[in-house]
Amino acid sequence: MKLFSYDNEESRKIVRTFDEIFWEINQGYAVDFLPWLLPAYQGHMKKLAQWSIQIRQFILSSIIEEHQQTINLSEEPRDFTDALLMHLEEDPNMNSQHIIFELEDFLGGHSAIGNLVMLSLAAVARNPDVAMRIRSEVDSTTGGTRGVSLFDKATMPYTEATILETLRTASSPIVPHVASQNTSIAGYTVEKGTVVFLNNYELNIGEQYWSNPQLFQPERFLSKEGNVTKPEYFIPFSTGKRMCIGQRLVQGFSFILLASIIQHFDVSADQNTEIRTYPACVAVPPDTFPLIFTPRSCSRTEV
Ligand code: HEM
Repeated sequence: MKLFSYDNEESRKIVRTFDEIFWEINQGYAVDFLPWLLPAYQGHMKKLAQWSIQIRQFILSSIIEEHQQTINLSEEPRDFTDALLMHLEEDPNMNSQHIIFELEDFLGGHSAIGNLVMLSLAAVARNPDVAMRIRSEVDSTTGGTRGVSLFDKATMPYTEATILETLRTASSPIVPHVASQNTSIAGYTVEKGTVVFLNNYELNIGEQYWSNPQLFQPERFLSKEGNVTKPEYFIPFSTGKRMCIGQRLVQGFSFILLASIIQHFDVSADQNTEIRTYPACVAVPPDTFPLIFTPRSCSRTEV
């Protein structure tokens, strides 16, 4: 994948646009569940469509066209975009739109991950004891001599549990589906065309599922032996055929990011700043609460 410098105005604008979209689509508008309300949401839809056009133009001109000019089809792909372009040559069912959508999903994924990490840092700033436990795991795993890797997950269950607890408290998006045929669920008739969805909000905060659901307690995802454990009704990435394709990416990246930040910084907020997060929303606004990152004040042995 091509790397863009932080100074590249165009790529910064696209990152911002993704954040705008992620915030917007996580607002849970009535039209998401009642499609016949669409005429009342023309402005909203137009805004989303314009953002998508900007993103697709950027992907086409700054990534795909550049790859097309330099790709060597007889060699190994250099990156994901090359692999997609090669697949396009081989598969008559694919067209260039598919490549744009694929890259759009994966680039857009950064926004989901960034938002989730921001929410986990908000939780850490509010709960310094959580930060201390993560740091203690990082230090004992790395010996203070190297960065964190995905292989460290096995010995850092509390850090992984913190990500899961962030997902639970933020609550994941409720994505509506439409029944494609007449069927029944648990004895209830569901006619073709009915809008159906999993109520992830209830599954994540219902008192019948969790003790003290309003509290941020990563240890609820740890077994007595200290291993990560998830109840079967915890499905932040949904379930079935259409479950999130990004879930492994999300869990891997957010683990590395959170652990690495805590390894190197104390995370806090200014006393006069409200760390504002929104119930049942895995997104933060594009301009959100500031956090303070102070390089670690004490050495590993002092923690
Ligand atoms: C905070 C992080 C994320 C959460 C909580 C999340 C959650 C979800 C949920 C609940 C669904 C709906 C599944 C359904 O229709 O039943 C979904 C779908 C999807 N997600 Fe994610 N997601 C996240 C990040 C990502 C990332 C990083 C990517 C891409 C790299 C991604 C790509 C997708 C795609 C493509 C679908 C549609 C799958 C389909 O319809 O077949 N997601 N996600």
